[in-house]
Amino acid sequence: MRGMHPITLDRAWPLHGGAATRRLEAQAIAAAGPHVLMRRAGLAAARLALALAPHARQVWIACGPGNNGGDGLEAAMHLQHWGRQPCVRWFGDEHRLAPDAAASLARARAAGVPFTDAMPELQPQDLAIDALLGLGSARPATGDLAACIAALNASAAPVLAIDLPTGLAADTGQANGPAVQAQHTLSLLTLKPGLFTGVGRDLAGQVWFDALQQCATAQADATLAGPPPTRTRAHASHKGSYGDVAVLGGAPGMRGAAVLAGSAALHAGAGRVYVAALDSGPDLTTDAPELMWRAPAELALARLTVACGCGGGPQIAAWLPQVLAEAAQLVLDADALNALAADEGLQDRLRQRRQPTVLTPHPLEAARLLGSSTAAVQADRLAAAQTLAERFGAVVVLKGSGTVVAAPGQAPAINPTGNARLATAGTGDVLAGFVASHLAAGSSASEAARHAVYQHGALADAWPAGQALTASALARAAN
Ligand SMILES: NC(=O)C1=CN([C@@H]2O[C@H](COP(=O)(O)OP(=O)(O)OC[C@H]3O[C@@H](n4cnc5c(N)ncnc54)[C@H](O)[C@@H]3O)[C@@H](O)[C@H]2O)[C@@H](O)CC1
Ligand SMILES: [K+]
Repeated sequence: MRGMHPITLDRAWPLHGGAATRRLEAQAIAAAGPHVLMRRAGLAAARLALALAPHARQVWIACGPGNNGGDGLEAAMHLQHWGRQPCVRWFGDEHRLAPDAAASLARARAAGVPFTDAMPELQPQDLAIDALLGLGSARPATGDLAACIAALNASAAPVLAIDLPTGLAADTGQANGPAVQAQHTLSLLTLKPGLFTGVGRDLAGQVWFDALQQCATAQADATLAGPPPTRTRAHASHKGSYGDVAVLGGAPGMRGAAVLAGSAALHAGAGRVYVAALDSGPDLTTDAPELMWRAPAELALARLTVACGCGGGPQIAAWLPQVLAEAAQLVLDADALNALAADEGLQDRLRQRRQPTVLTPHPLEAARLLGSSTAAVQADRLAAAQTLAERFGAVVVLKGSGTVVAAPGQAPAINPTGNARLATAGTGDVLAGFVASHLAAGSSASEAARHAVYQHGALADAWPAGQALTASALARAAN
């Protein structure tokens, strides 16, 4: 793909981490010659700066000691040529500069770009450019560099980050120290996974991509998932064509969770939905009379797609051996995952299962399954999800900002949809219902997980601003 593009949600995008990007960079430099990529990078950044802030009186460019700073110096030179007022804060050491960055410093000086240590007074129509650190960010920023990051974050003008917001790790989407909060990020040569998961989405803002006239030949480390294909229903179909889902959960006091999963499966298109509550009380009156209530023992597990664990409480553990052995297709959520984490025998049974299975942990549930901590899971979400998928031979949906879907032997996918409005009780039950519905309709476990997660987030993204997003309304919004 040539030129610069905003990252849109209408297609999938390959993602490459730091090591793969460095390899591609070395190949590209060998083919194109020294400094060519940096010139392209700086030109792309300057063009985007003009497009984002056409009425800017000043453009403040904070340039670091490496090649990311070189990109910023190139951009400054172009903006100066085009009659703008760039102003550079530069952190480099002239005696220790890489050749490309040294060449760009010479070009910026020759163009008459002003350098100053003071930050100009920026107005909202102006622009600040973060060219402090990119792929080479190696440790938490301190001292003047940290102060510069704080100044960028406090700027009245929007911030455009070059390649990565300074401080954001390209591979993991984590920041282990001060980090730039950008409104726009121009990712160069490759798109990095860290822009789309962990704190990446919050720090990067709108992501743009310029491949610098290279085509990424390396296998992608991950994918930014695209939308599910639209399914059309054949006229000659009946409720049996879309599969039967059973929700097993709803321990005493938690029936609502099972109803939410059931309602979500129903509205997402399942042909028939059974709810088997672990609470022996009367059936819960719901606004979904289509849900069919059954006792757990009545379920014909071997021909059902089972969503297991939604509000299951400790009672769900007793059902897991049978469910793991028999369910035709299985989604394990919430209390089912906690029961699994606490019992190695159940984990063995999960490993032995041959039927399609999807686990939908949030970071704490994933940590329990891995025997680690939430912080360790969040420190590398892609690796945590992939480890779980390989360990249990199942598809894993690691929830959170930039939900990761991992499957054994495949590169993981990061979901691009969704927002903080999903952080409300019951939305996880709804997601389990969506996954079950896609499985029941015939999707593979990995497709079902990707599509359900995309759909779940897209519904939240399209939610009317003044209207409360509740889990039951989210379930009903699927179609
Ligand atoms: N080499 C090339 O031809 C190209 C490089 N590109 C740019 O180059 C970037 C990578 O360049 P580099 O490898 O030089 O890496 P960076 O420019 O991200 O930074 C590396 C430098 O920063 C220092 N550093 C790291 N963390 C620090 C901290 N916390 N405090 C103070 N100093 C710190 C390192 O010691 C090193 O000197 C990419 O992100 C991209 O922006 C692009 O222009 C594409 C072409
Ligand atoms: K940067």
